[in-house]
Amino acid sequence: MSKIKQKNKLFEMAQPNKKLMAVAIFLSATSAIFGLIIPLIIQKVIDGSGSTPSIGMGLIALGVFLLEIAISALSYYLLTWIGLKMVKGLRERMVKKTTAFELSYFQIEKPGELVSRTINDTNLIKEFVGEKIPQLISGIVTLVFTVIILFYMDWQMSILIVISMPLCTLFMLPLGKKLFNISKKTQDKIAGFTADFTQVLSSAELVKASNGEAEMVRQMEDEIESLFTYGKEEGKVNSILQPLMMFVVMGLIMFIVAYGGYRVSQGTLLPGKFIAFMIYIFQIIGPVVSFSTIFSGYQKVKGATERIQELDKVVTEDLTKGRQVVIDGQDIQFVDVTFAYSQEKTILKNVSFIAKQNQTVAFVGPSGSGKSTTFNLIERFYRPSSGQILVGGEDLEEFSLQSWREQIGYVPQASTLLSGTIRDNLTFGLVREVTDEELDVVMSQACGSEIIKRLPKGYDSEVGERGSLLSGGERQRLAIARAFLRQPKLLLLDEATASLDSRSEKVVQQALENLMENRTTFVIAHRLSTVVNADKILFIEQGEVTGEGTHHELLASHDLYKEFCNQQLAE
Ligand SMILES: Nc1ncnc2c1ncn2[C@@H]1O[C@H](COP(=O)(O)OP(=O)(O)OP(=O)(O)O)[C@@H](O)[C@H]1O
Repeated sequence: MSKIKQKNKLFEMAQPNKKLMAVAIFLSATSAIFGLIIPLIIQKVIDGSGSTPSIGMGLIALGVFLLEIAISALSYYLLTWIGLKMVKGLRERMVKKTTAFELSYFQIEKPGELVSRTINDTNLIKEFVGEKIPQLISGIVTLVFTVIILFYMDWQMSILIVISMPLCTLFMLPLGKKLFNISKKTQDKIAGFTADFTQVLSSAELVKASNGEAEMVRQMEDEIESLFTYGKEEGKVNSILQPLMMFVVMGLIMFIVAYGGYRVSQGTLLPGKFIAFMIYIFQIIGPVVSFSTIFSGYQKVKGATERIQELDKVVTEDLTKGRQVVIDGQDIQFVDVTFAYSQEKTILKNVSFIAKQNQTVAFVGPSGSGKSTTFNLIERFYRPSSGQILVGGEDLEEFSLQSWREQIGYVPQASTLLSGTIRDNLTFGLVREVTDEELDVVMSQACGSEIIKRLPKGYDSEVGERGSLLSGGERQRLAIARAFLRQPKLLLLDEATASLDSRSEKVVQQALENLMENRTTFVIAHRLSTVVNADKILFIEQGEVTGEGTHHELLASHDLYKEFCNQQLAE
């Protein structure tokens, strides 16, 4: 029952074209039936009366054979097409689903696992539909019809076969089950290996800088080794399974040949019938043997379906649920916001503050105090455990994620870019057309016009993997230009600590000031100039706001803030 449910779930997820599938299965069965007619014709050719024109019968046999090949080719192509279409649907579904996962998923799981599921697991399904299903259909048809024909031809010989066939399968089943267990472990291992290898490749800089190559190679070698071990185990089982099958099958054939030969010599069986009989035996050996691989193929698909289904349990974001938000003229307010990433540790405790329209609110505090977490809550990557974030007095949860995030411009500390061109990066996520003139304007606002002038291909220059072909300051300015292009109502700035040289820093600072003009801005401040100019400063310590006010107010009242300023001055 659960097996059937599982399969239904797969078909429900992949939504194959049922009509086309029925046609393909019908063709597969038809070609199997044509295959069964050929030995009968051969029998007629051999045992027929001397007057029967054997060339004519031979031509008929050839015609039937060609027809069988044509139909079988068509059904094979159709089933492959259906399998590929299922995989396409599954992959689209998985990509849509995974991109909608809440951010927390990506912070815990390894992306390579998802890649493996999307590629390897779905491929197993394609193989099953494209190869195993046709084998199964034609196998069943061949088996059923052959047994009927054999009984019709000679019941004594048929009884021998009917008794021995299930015996063969009985031998194979336990080994098939073992094969499945190994292949399930192999699939899991492949997913883990893909995940770890992807991670190594994407942190090449860190690996090289820490002389970590040898350690990484060792880790990978361990995984490759265990894949090798599983492969060997699979090989062992197969090396027993294959000869065992051959032994059983050959024994059966020899027995039938001996018995049939005896009957022919006694004159109770015609030679043509005997040959036809033998051809039928050979024709059903294939399906009987393939049943064991279909079984293990099915088990693999079951495992793959389970893994894909696990993704359904992950919490996803609904981007469009809720009203459109209008930020213009509205205050943004935190009311008693408490938040924890996990049960063990509360990160923000009863944080309350208000940001009036176009004000700049700076967050200052020791490392790990919860400044970025506040940003995460504003971006709605996470929800407060208690308390509320209000926009114009209304709970942020009322508004659609999409409309809220459209209003936010985020400039991170160290901007990473997507691989692609500068244009791709600037316009990423925008649905409207953007002209070069518009790009010129935002690049100039971001103090970055010379970056474009310097590059021979201008906006069409490639930025390299995660922007590695550009300098830190250039990447920052592109991020600022990207924010300008969106004309956000709300700005989230994570100031860089000290990654830029003083000239670049000045330029970036100017660009940021341009961006902050006439916008409500939240900034994680590391520079004195920023806090001095902020309308309000929130000093956060261990998730609590321990000081709130202007620079001068805090300087007079908050010791740790004073220390922070002195440190900045010294720098
Ligand atoms: N995704 C996460 N899951 C679990 N814990 C997290 C996560 N992100 C941050 N934390 C923890 O939350 C606490 C606050 O981190 P947060 O990044 O908000 O601090 P911060 O004030 O921005 O620090 P910094 O100035 O060093 O960037 C830290 O103890 C950190 O370990």
